[in-house]
Amino acid sequence: MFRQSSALICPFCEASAAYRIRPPQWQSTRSAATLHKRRPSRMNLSPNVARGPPQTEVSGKPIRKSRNSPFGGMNQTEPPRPGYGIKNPISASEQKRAGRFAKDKPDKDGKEPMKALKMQRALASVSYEARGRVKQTLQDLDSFEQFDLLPVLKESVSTQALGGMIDVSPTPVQRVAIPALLGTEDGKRRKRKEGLAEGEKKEMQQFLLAAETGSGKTLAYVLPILDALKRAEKAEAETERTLAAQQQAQPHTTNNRLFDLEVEPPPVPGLNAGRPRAIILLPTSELVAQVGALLKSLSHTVKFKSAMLSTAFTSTVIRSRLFHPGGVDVVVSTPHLLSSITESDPNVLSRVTHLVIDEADSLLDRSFSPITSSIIDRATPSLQQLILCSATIPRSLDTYLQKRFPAVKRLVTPNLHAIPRRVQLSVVDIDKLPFQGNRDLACAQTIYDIGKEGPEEVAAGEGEREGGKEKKIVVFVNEREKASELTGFLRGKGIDAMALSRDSEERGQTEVLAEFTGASIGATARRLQQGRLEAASSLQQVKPAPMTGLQRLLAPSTPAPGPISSRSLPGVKVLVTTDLGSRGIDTILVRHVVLYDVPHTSIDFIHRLGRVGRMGRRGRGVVLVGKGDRKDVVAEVRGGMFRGVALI
Ligand SMILES: Nc1ncnc2c1ncn2[C@@H]1O[C@H](COP(=O)(O)OP(=O)(O)OP(=O)(O)O)[C@@H](O)[C@H]1O
Repeated sequence: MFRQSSALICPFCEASAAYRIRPPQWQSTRSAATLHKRRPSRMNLSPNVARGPPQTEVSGKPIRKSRNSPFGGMNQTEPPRPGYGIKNPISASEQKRAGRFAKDKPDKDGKEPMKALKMQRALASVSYEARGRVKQTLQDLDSFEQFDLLPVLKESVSTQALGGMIDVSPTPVQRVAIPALLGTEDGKRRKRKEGLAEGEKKEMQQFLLAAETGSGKTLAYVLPILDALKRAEKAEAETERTLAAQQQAQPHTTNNRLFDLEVEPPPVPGLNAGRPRAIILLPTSELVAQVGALLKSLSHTVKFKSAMLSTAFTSTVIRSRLFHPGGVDVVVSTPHLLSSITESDPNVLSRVTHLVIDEADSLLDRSFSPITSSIIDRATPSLQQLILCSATIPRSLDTYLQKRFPAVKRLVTPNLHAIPRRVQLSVVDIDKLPFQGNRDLACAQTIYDIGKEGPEEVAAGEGEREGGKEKKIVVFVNEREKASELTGFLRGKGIDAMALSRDSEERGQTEVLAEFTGASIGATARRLQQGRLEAASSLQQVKPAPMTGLQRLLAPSTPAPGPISSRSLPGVKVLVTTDLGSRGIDTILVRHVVLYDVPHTSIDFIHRLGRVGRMGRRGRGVVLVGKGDRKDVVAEVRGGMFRGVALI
C-alpha cells in the first residue's frame, strides 16, 4: 500500500527519512510544504533509516547529528551493543552464580542476552509458551458485548468510564481478566454455591492480574466486581421479597410459630453504613483519587455508592463518607489509612466479598506487606474474591505468592514485562561535552532539546481533551531530596518545573498531577476542591495566623522552587518526581520521560517508562548516564525494547 519516493524528502527540516514513505495519494496531491506542516510524528519508523543521513549540497559530507542528545541514538536498525563499551562491573563469582539461571542461548556474537539484568534477578519469568497460549485464546474476543456483564455495565464502559470514546474494544488484559473474574471462561456463568455443608469452608478465589503498564487493568477488575455486587444486590432483594411473600401467605397461629424457622428481619436503614462489600487498596492518595474518579463516573449509571478515603481528606470527611447513613458499596483507600480505621472499628471488614490489592508489587513488598497482609487476613472470612493486580511480577512477589497463595490463578497477558516498541529510549552521556559530568545541566539541555523540537503530534480530538499542545515531560530521580533541588535548578534555567515527592504538600500533589493526567484534570481538581470545601465546612476551620519570621525558617522544607528565570522555554511543563509518580498514575498527556538517574532495577524501568506509551500512544524516554552508572543494564534494556521482548 505504501510506496517509496525520493522526491518527498522535506526541504524544510533535516529529518528526512520519515517522509520518504507516503501513501500514493499524498504524493500526487500535496506539495512538500504541506507535507511538512501536516507530517506525522518523526517517530514513524522508516525502513530506510539504515541508509544514513542525506549529503549536504555544499560540502558533500553527511550531516552528522550529535549522538549525545535525546535523539542521538534513535531509529537504529540494530540493537544497541551490550556492555556499552565498559568493563563488566560484576565479579566473576557473581557471573558464575547467575549462570545457573541463564537459560537463554548466547546471541550470534557469543554474548549472553540480558546478562546484566539476570544478575539483578528482579523479575519472575513467564514462559513464551504460556504467553503464546494466552494470545490464542484472546483472538476471538473483540467486543465488550461478548462478556457476560450486566447490560448497564456494558453501556457505561464507553459513556462513563472512557469519557464518550466510541468503538471501544477490550484490551488484552480485559479480555483475559473479565471472563475469569466473572467465572465465564467456558462461555457459561458458573453458579456459586449458596448453602454450605457443616464444617465445609467457603472457597475464596484468588487471582493475580498482571499486564503491561497503561493497558487498562483498572477497568479489568472494576467491571466484574460491580457486576458481582449488582447481581448480589438483586439476589438479596429477591430473597427478601420471597420471604416476605411466604410470611404473608402462611396463616400464623401462636402455636405453630414455635416451630418456624427464624427469618432475618429486613435491613434497617443505616445498617450497611461503614460495611462496604468491595475494597480497593492502592499505595498513594493520588491513585486513590484516580480510581475513585473512575468509580464515581460509573456510579451515575450503574447506581452504587463509593467512598474515596485518603490522607488528602480530613478525618471528618473520611468518617462521613464511610459511615454515610445510605451505606457504602465500594471503598477505595490506602492500606495504612484503612488499617487504622479497622483497628478502631473492625466491623468495616465484616461484609467484604471482593478485595483488590492494586499495584501489588508495591503493596506486597517488604515495607507494605505486613499491613496489607493483615488486612487480607481480617477480610478473609467473608471474602469471595481476592484480586492482586500489578504491572510487574517481581521475584519477591512470586515467592510470596507461592508461599502464601499457592492456588492463585495467574491471569497474565502476552506482553507482560515488555516495554512496547512504540516507546523509544535514547541515552545521553553526561560525561561527554558539553556537560562534563554535570547531570543537572544535561537534564536541562535534554528538556530544551525536547521543547525546541516541533509541536507534539496529538490525535484528533485529543487536543482539547488533553490540555492542548503543551509538552509535558516527567523527570524521574532516585532520591526524593533531589526532586526539589533539581526543580529549583530547572526553574533557574527558565523551565516551568514542578516537584512531586513525599516532601511536597499532600494537598497540592493531586493538583500538580492533574496537569499531566489530562482526562482527569477537571474531575481530580473538582474532587480535591470538594474535599477541601467539605473539610472546611465540617470543621469550620479558621484561617491560620500568618507565620512569624522564625516559624517560617523552622517550617518543613517543602519545595521552594523559586522564580522561573527569564530564559524561558514556552509550551513545556516539567514534573520532577521520584518513584511516587511512577506507579499507576495515568499520565496520558505525557510523551517524554527523562530518567535523570539510571533506575535501580528493570522493575523501575518498566514503571517509569510506562508513564508514556499508554494505551497505544507513542513515547520517548531519555536516560542520563554517567561514570558510576550501570551502562550495561541500560544497553540491555534498550536492546530488549528494540527486540520487543520481556525484560528479566
Ligand atoms: N478498552 C479500552 N479502550 C481504550 N482505552 C482504555 C480501555 N480501557 C482503559 N482505557 C484507558 O487506558 C488508560 C490506562 O488505564 P489504567 O490506568 O487502568 O492502566 P493500568 O494498566 O492500570 O496502568 P498502570 O500499570 O500504569 O497502573 C486510562 O486512560 C483508561 O481510561
